[in-house]
Amino acid sequence: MSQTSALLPHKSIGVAVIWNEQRQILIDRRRPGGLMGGLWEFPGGKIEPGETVVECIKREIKEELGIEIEVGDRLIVIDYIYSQFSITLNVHHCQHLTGIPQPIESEEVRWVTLDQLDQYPFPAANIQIINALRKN
Ligand SMILES: Nc1nc2c([nH]c(=O)n2[C@H]2C[C@H](O)[C@@H](COP(=O)(O)OP(=O)(O)OP(=O)(O)O)O2)c(=O)[nH]1
Ligand SMILES: [Mg+2]
Repeated sequence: MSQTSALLPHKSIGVAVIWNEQRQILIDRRRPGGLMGGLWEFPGGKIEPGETVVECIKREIKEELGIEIEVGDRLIVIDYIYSQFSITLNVHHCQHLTGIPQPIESEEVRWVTLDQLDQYPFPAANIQIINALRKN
């Protein structure tokens, strides 16, 4: 056996699929550099100690985008092993409430339709999120 996930650091992440009233979804482009630099993602970040997934998502979205959302139903939980770490993505549907999204911690943010998601390069784990969205 070469390397197992038990040897890798693990990150637990809260991830938001934020919908607006035009049924568009908010995505952001990660800053350059590192394993996933320049790829698009659904906004979110690491769950802090003592925090629930819902609390994490609300906090991260305020910090990263400067907007208020309502966190709704869970879409999917994904466990994925990258070469340098493993992650659990806890993905929830969210509704945009107020504020214009700003790229506070990213390169760029964009509202896109479900059909347009194919035009954007995402990290490998995100294929499962996009498939789940298409099934709903
Ligand atoms: N927010 C978000 N993260 C994703 C997605 N897909 C995916 O593999 N990830 C990964 C990228 C990061 O490793 C991690 C997100 O956590 P983060 O944004 O706080 O991580 P980071 O790159 O700042 O990591 P770090 O250096 O602080 O450890 O999850 C996604 O759709 N959205
Ligand atoms: Mg983040």
